[in-house]
Amino acid sequence: MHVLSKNILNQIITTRPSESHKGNYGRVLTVGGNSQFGGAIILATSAVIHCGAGLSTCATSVDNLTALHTIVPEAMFIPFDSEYKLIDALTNADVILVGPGLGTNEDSLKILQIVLQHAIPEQQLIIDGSAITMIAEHHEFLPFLKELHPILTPHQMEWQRLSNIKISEQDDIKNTLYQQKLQSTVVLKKYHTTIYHRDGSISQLAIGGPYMATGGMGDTLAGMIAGFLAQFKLKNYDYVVDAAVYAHSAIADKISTTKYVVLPTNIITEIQSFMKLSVAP
Ligand SMILES: NC(=O)C1=CN([C@@H]2O[C@H](COP(=O)(O)OP(=O)(O)OC[C@H]3O[C@@H](n4cnc5c(N)ncnc54)[C@H](O)[C@@H]3O)[C@@H](O)[C@H]2O)[C@@H](O)CC1
Ligand SMILES: Nc1ncnc2c1ncn2[C@@H]1O[C@H](COP(=O)(O)OP(=O)(O)O)[C@@H](O)[C@H]1O
Ligand SMILES: [Mg+2]
Repeated sequence: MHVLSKNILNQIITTRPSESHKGNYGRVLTVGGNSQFGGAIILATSAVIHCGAGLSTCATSVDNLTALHTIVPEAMFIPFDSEYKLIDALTNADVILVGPGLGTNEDSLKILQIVLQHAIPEQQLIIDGSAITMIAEHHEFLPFLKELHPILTPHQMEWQRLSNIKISEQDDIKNTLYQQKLQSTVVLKKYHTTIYHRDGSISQLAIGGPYMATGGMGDTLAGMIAGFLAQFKLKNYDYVVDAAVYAHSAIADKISTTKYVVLPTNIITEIQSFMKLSVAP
């Protein structure tokens, strides 16, 4: 097991070459946010953009359009219930994040199915929130995981639903056994989040704390992972995931020195300065 330290940041976050443009920093598609949980996908999409992804499109309920463009006008929008627009956006993405605030009804299920059917292994797929809960309830989706090798970002309850390992019994041996069956990376979110990589290695977070226990914090992390993967295109993307997870909690720790609780929006506001300070000298 490898305990993550701040060294991971300047290994991943590098100075941008002058001769580059938005096309070099990745196209991200975020899919989620029903009419009840619009905030989740807006937080995730904001995090993607503040991390520096080149082009970001949000597939969400049309109910969220005004809020999305008010908060991040940098984001493009498609209505997530337009099948052909969703398929087109999926085809054009380098990184896909599905799940924050997607919900679990029939419409949500249909959207998840389209994403899983049209994503390809060459794309990076991150599966979070409601999408994990739906996969736990619909085992017919499991073969897609084995083909696409996604990054799953469950909290302990979502991991219990998916793996059938009770929270009180979740340990590295049991978690690794099930994660290896899924052939997916698993970012198991909790106090001191643990990351199970596909090669069997384990990264352990030793920062972060209860000031982060606010709804939307995981949606923001999922967006940061997507934003990091879009632009830092290492062959071994394990390090990129580790860096995003570390940065999320390191920003929270910094804010928590002067604030009792840290809001997801506070983290998003700090991402750009934090990344600037993390570039190798
Ligand atoms: N502003 C928004 O629109 C928000 C939307 N959200 C979305 O709502 C959907 C449902 O997600 P939720 O996670 O709220 O609901 P879930 O029902 O999936 O999980 C929450 C339950 O898990 C329990 N739990 C146990 N261990 C936990 C751990 N380590 N971390 C977190 N919870 C733990 C909690 O006590 C709670 O009862 C997701 O799609 C999510 O993205 C949430 O992110 C909250 C904010
Ligand atoms: N006590 C805590 N210590 C450290 N991190 C925490 C704590 N509580 C919550 N977090 C972090 O906040 C995030 C919560 O994720 P999640 O439950 O999916 O949030 P949401 O779905 O509401 O966005 C995770 O990154 C988790 O590690
Ligand atoms: Mg969540």
